Amino acid sequence: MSLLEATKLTRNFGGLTAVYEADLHIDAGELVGLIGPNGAGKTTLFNLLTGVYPPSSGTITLTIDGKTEDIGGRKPYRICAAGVGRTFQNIRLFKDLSVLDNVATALQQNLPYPLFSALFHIPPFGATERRIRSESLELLEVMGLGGKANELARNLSYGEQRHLEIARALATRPSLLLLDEPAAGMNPFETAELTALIAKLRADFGLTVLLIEHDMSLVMKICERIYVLDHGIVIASGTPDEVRNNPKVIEAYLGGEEVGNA
Ligand SMILES: Nc1ncnc2c1ncn2[C@@H]1O[C@H](COP(=O)(O)OP(=O)(O)OP(=O)(O)O)[C@@H](O)[C@H]1O
Repeated sequence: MSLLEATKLTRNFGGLTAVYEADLHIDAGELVGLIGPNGAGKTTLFNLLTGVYPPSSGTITLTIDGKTEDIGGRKPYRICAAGVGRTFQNIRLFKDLSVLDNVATALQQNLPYPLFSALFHIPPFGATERRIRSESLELLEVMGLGGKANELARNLSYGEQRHLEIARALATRPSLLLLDEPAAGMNPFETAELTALIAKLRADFGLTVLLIEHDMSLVMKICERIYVLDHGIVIASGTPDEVRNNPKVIEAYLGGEEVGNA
C-alpha cells in the first residue's frame, strides 16, 4: 500500500478549476517530483495534501506503520501531526527570532506537554527545553547551519534561509516531506549542493519526499518518478526518462522544446 494516495482530487476556486481529478500515489521511501508550467496547479495540490485548502472533491489517504488515515480536508496541524511536513514557495520564517529558536518552535509543537510545563516552569520543562535545544542544534548541523544558531533568521543569506525552512519542516518529524521549490532563487552551485543534501536527508531520515521544482537539473537528477501537471490535470507520470520523452509533456511543458537534461 502507498504511503500517500490521492484519488480524483479536485479543487475549484469559484469558476476556476485549479486541480482536476488528480490521481497520485507515493510509496514509502520514494523521491517524487511534481512539475508543470506556471499556474498548472502544483502549489494548489500541495495545499490540498497539507490541509491549507479542503478538496472540492476526491480523497487523500495516508498510510504510516500500517495505519491508514483519511486526511482530506483535515486542518493543517492535524495533517502535520499525522506525518506530513512541508516548506513553502515563499520563505516563511520568524525573521526576528534566532535560527535556533526557529527550529525549536517547530520541534516544540510535537512534544506532549510543552505549554503547561513551560508556563509554570515545572519539570519536565527544564529537561524538555534542553532536549529541544540539542535536537534543534543537531538539525541545524545536518542543514549546514550549525555555526549560525544564534544569528537572527533575517541575517541569513537567501540560500541559508531556504535551508532553515527545511530544518523547520524536519523538526515536525515528518514521514512525508513536501518541498515547494526548494531551489528557487539559488545559483547553480547552491542548487547542486541542495540536490545532494535532499538525497542525503531522504536516506538519513528514512523520508519519503515529494517536491515541486522548476529546476530540471535537480528534478531529473534525484527524482525516481515525476508527475506532470498542466492546467490542473495530471498529463503524465513516470521515470525522468519517460517524462522527458513524453510528447504531451514536451508540448505542454516547454511549448515544444525538449525537457531539460540532467
Ligand atoms: N486561493 C486561490 N484563489 C483563487 N485562485 C487560486 C488560488 N490559489 C491558486 N489559484 C489559481 O489556481 C491556478 C493554479 O495555481 P498554483 O499556484 O497552484 O499553480 P502552480 O503550478 O503552483 O504555479 P507556479 O509554478 O507559478 O507557482 C492558478 O490559475 C491560480 O491563479
